[in-house]
Amino acid sequence: MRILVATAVPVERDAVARAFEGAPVDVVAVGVGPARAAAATATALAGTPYGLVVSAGIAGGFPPEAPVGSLVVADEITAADLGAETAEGFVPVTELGFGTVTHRPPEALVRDAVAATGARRGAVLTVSTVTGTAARAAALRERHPTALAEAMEGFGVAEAAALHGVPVLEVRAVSNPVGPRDRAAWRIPDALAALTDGFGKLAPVLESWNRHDR
Ligand SMILES: O=C(O)c1cccc(C(=O)CC[C@H]2O[C@@H](n3cnc4c(=O)[nH]cnc43)[C@H](O)[C@@H]2O)c1
Repeated sequence: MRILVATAVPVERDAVARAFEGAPVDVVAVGVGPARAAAATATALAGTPYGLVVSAGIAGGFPPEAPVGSLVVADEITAADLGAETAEGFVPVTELGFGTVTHRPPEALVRDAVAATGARRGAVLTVSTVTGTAARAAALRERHPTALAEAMEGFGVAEAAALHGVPVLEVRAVSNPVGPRDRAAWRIPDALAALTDGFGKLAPVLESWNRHDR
């Protein structure tokens, strides 16, 4: 089974690829944001018969559950800002009668990935705007109590995978806390190291995973 791992940028791609030398895995930088990630992932899936797609990279972590340097495996990939703002608050597109806001990776794969890596397990939110205030972080956690992290590509990758009938997983290493904007608090090298370490442990699980194990 061939596996596609979609990261946003080349440094993430290289951090993941280090864990997969010689394996039937293509690690591709698909760009930043859900739309670009969906388009590039769909293009990759159109050309090759993949059995699994993994969205991977750095992310913001919701403190205290997902501290900087920790690894998160998504049991739910949710578009957190796909909807409408109303006087009563945010309404997801599904409640407006359209589309999808959540994709769920195969349960057995999530369980095995968590067991192999020691990652935290929870929802990973996809946002088009990086959270920069405590109020926004609190609002996201109120709407998504199981959320551990936010990033910008997972839902786009998952939408492309769903269109092609391919299962999806999302794995994120935390580079910064979700909350008030503080660029000095980013720990990108630590997160990239956690990504390489995590994928080193995950590689045998992914390579032996069979989609019928769902
Ligand atoms: O300018 C800022 O304050 C800022 C804070 C955090 C992240 C960014 C990015 O532009 C990174 C985008 C890139 O990295 C992923 N990422 C990493 N941390 C976060 C986050 O807290 N919220 C959302 N995305 C994050 C994301 O998947 C993108 O690929 C800027």
